[in-house]
Amino acid sequence: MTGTLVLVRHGQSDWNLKNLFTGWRDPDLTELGVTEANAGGKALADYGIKFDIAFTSVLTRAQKTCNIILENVGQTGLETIKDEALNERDYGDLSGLNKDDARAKWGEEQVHIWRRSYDIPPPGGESLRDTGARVWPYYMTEILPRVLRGEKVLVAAHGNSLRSLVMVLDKLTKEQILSVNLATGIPMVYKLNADSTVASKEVLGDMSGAH
Ligand SMILES: O=C(O)[C@H](O)COP(=O)(O)O
Repeated sequence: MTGTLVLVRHGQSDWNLKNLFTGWRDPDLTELGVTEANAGGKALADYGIKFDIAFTSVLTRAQKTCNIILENVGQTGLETIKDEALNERDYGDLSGLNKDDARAKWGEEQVHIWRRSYDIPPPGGESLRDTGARVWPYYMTEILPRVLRGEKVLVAAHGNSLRSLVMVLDKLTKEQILSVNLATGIPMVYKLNADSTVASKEVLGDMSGAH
């Protein structure tokens, strides 16, 4: 039996609340975001997990979510590795724009393609494939070996950096990933087989409201 991999998207950020494309910009969590991170942490405490290590991005919203989760599981100060490989997809020229204004300007369908497609990047930014091209090597070299030797690993990151992982872990096609949205603050608990495929996946919360 190998270890456990827990993936969690940060709680609501100030720019999520304002409906702005965020990417590598660095807004803080909102009050609701803090509440969501606490709820995710409580769900993990109830699940009974104790982590060996945590990973997060270099962005405030993910780091704060990570810290809040660790507080809830009674592991404040656990070794935490921060790396920009886990950052949100770079939204390029869309960063800072309002998502509804973008729909009005470029049309609903184009904006959906930029937000959810696998290989069509937003102008000046990263597609999901581009994001995966930095997330996956980092996962393979830094995270997966720990899980395979039995460690319990927390990864607190972002909607699209985690979608690029979920796509491969869940064996989703380019078409299937289009409709996958990750809710803020909801932990996904993966147990892996020794060949690094997924033995089980448990979602500790309700993903259905994600958009
Ligand atoms: O960067 C952002 O704007 C969000 O964190 C994720 O955006 P998305 O829901 O458009 O992928």
